[in-house]
Amino acid sequence: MATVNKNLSDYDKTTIPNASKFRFGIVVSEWNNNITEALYQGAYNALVENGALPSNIIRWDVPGSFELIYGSKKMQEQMVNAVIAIGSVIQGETKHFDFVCEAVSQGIKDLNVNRETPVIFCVLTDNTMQQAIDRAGGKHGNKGTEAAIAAIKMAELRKNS
Ligand SMILES: Nc1c(NC[C@H](O)[C@H](O)[C@H](O)CO)[nH]c(=O)[nH]c1=O
Ligand SMILES: CC(=O)[C@@H](O)COP(=O)(O)O
Repeated sequence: MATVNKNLSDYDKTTIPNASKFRFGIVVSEWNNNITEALYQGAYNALVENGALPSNIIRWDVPGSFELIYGSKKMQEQMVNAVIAIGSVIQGETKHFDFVCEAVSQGIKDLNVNRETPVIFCVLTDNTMQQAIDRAGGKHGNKGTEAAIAAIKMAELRKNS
């Protein structure tokens, strides 16, 4: 199902575990920071609305989405129950978009495979700035909200597994 058919901010609050017992690490890319700040706010608000304590949310900034890999790896080493990697990659004139997107998706996948702390992929990969705006609090909702809910659910799954 494409995002156009599912608002990213919609979720059933009754199905979300209470997040007060968890600590979260959020790594935020500085590239396209109008987008990544909106994604961060969506994620932060969703975590707090579901019980997370502000003192249990750690934020680190990295230069770009490619650095989300290293930043998330180091965040996994902190005493957190889940990590959210936030980035916005927008197609330019060259193939660089393809290499960044592939590297980040594969790198974050590897962190999930090789380590115990789940890392949530909150990286928008858009053709245009408008597509990014639409998914960072615009008409399609906020990917950060979706990522926060995923982080809570995965922290709960890890606790129970
Ligand atoms: N073009 C975008 C980038 N490019 C920068 C890379 O992510 C990386 O920081 C650089 O190659 C140095 O290692 N990053 C984004 O997050 N979004 C873009 O649209
Ligand atoms: C995703 C990128 O690295 C890209 O936005 C950079 O733009 P360009 O391909 O025009 O150098």
